[in-house]
Amino acid sequence: MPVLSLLAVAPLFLSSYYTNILYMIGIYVMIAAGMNILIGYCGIVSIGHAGLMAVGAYVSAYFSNTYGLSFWVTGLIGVAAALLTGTLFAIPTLRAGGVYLSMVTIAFGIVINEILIRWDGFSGGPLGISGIAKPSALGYTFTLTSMYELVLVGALTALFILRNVRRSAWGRAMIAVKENEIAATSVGIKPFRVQYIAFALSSVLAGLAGAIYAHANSFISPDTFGFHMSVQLVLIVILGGAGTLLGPVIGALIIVMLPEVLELEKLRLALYGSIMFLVLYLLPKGIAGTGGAWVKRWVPLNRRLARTEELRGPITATTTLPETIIPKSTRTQTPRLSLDRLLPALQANAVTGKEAVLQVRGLNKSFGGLHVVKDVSFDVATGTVHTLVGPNGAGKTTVLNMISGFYPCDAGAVTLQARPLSGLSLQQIAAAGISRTFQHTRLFGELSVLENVMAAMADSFRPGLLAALARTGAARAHEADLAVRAHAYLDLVGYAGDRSEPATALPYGHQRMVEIARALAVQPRLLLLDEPAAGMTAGEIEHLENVISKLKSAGLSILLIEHHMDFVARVSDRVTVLDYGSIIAEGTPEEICRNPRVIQAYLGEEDDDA
Ligand SMILES: Nc1ncnc2c1ncn2[C@@H]1O[C@H](COP(=O)(O)OP(=O)(O)OP(=O)(O)O)[C@@H](O)[C@H]1O
Repeated sequence: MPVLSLLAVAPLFLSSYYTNILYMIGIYVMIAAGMNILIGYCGIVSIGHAGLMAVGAYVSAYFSNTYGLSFWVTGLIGVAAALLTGTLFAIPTLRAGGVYLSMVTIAFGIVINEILIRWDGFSGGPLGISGIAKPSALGYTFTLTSMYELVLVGALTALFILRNVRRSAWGRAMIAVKENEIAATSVGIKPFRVQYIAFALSSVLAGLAGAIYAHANSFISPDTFGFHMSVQLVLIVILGGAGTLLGPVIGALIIVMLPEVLELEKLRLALYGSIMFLVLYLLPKGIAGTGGAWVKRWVPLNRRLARTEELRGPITATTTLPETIIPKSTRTQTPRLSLDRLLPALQANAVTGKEAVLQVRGLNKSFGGLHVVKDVSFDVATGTVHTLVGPNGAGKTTVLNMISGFYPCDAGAVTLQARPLSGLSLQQIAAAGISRTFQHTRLFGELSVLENVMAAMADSFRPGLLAALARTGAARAHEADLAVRAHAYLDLVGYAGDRSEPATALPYGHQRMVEIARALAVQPRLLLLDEPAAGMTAGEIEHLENVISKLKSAGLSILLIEHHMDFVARVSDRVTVLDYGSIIAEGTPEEICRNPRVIQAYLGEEDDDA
């Protein structure tokens, strides 16, 4: 607060030269905050955002000069134009993906700049537009000082949005997609949708900054919005710390001040290049990112406060969550939740009766000339644990991938509770009631354990984007509810570790349990577990066995892939054995363990002792 008050009254004791520098820093903070959503949260590096700033500036200036409209109207038109252009920009950029993505953004910036140079009637050509009116309200016309105050409000609003996005389902989904798009899709997140939102927010903020800049400066030209400015903006985000709240402020401060202090105006680009090189080499997380990690490491209090209480085994139906494990920001007045709130959801999803929850008929799959799944058919009975076993390469994971929609079937059909799944997208299959874990865990490393589970909840986005951006009371209450439920899912799997820890730092066994909690948060009718015991210690396997039994008794149906045969024998109701892509046996675990074909498939010879 004292810093803010000082910033607000800065023009009173600073010369107009320094006020102007502060104003430029504010403009850059506004755009960089939006770009931080794109670069830091989504991992999409755009080197064309100066083009979006130009759209906001030129459209506002054009309507102001041509039609004499007030800044408050033309600014809005400029922002709308930037949003529209950002949308047109986002579609090819997101489709391109990978290394081509940044190339598309560079091309976009260059195209906009060329249009501005050549479209004289609109942009004034290379000479630009001058005489742009300053904003006025109630007979008062803004001066440089009051424009600075306007920019200060704009920059703070942009930072507020940056912070709120990170604290919302949108921010979690953006990071989830960046960290592991396949896993994000498996919990129902739509990558294009969340990445587009990041593009849209960054476009709006770039357009707004452009409009304010045009009216404060009274003059704009294509030179201002060239390639160097896009590079400058990326540098601000990376130098400050991508994905951090203070990053845009620190980055803008350094990038605007440095050429002034060093009086290196002509060598500006060389200076930026050198800074980029040094930052990427020495501080890959940027200044705020590295500082934040340092503080976390050396200030144990922070960790202690966030540390989860040790839970003594899985929660029972009457257990309530200790208040201290719910983060302060997400505490509600009644932060207690018993399992009654969770298990009925699972039970309601589980069908009762004798019919199969899942029917698999005649599945076939080939990769190139290799026919890896051949006419596979089986049923998973409701409320049972059904296990697929077979030697390495038998086709088990491929079957799971076809059921969950990751691979299209060459032939055959999958039906969930009489609903055919063919043709459904991954998100539709998740919504229909299938969730899964992966053979090699795919957690969202940058998110905390708790956030990993929160990211999977279908109603995450319920209060809407605007409510999340403004962090309204409803949005905060919803976040608190998501956190309480996420804790309960973690309790359900008996997760005893630190839930504020980033998932990337977890030991292997913990990762597997968090992945199961995340899959449960989708509220599946059928849970697919791909080798959940792989890499676990004997104690962890025993714990997993208890969790599976508990889920089964809650009414959940489970399709499991597993190699540990004693574990399979203990948890399974029915076992299907695959070998070279075909089913060679099906029955109870006892029948399977005695089956000579199975023994031969596993050991290569008939061996009764086995
Ligand atoms: N995307 C893919 N492209 C090409 N071949 C694939 C692909 N996925 C699987 N395969 C091949 O299909 C065969 C079956 O693989 P799959 O992973 O389904 O076996 P699995 O029974 O799950 O084996 P494991 O127990 O070792 O995980 C293997 O030969 C594998 O190399």
